[in-house]
Amino acid sequence: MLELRRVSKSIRGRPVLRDLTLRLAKGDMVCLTGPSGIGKTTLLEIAAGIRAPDIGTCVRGPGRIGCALQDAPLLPWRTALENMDFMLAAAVPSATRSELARTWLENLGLADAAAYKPHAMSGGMRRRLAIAAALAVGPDLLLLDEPFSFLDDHWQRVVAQLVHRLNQSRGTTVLMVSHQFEPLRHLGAAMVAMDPSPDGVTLYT
Ligand SMILES: Nc1ncnc2c1ncn2[C@@H]1O[C@H](COP(=O)(O)OP(=O)(O)OP(=O)(O)O)[C@@H](O)[C@H]1O
Repeated sequence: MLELRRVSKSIRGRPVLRDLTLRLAKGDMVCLTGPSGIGKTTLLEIAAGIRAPDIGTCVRGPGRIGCALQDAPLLPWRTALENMDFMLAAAVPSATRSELARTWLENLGLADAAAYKPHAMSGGMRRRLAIAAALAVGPDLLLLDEPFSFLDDHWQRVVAQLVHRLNQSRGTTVLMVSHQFEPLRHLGAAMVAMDPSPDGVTLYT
């Protein structure tokens, strides 16, 4: 479903990932951990197609991708509902989009904030909005960067349960980065640690 094969990536001349291989089969759920700056987000961005590897390949299986990376690009002049509508536009037909957007705003506790613009929302609300959009597309591949940051215990649990449900019902493949391990207990995700090594980054499963 997702394969990064012998990927190397430098950013501004500085090597970040070197000769890294990672394979996820359909339905796999993997959480990347590792020290700050080791390249977890870079790897996720390559998986999402936002960054291209310098060397190596990234192959994604067929189907839809749901993506909530750090600093979700919300449009400041649009409301939460309009942002959802915009983020779903590529994946969901217009006839059902608005209803789906409202359902997922509700699932993430944002029904009352549908008319808020991003500047009127807290960090946790903006995070939940980005996660709502990523889950609402019914993704075959779900990429989440720190999905639990800015969320209190309750919302961490809700997000973990919603991701778990998608994984079980649809066989969604999940690759995420998280420094918070407690909510992962509800998910049963495999942990993959990224560690620096003389040859670049080593993956430990
Ligand atoms: N746009 C950029 N310009 C310059 N350097 C960058 C840029 N993006 C990432 N880097 C560098 O690439 C390296 C890997 O960054 P990345 O965000 O992938 O690490 P990370 O493991 O996700 O860190 P954290 O856990 O702190 O989020 C870091 O040294 C970072 O400084």
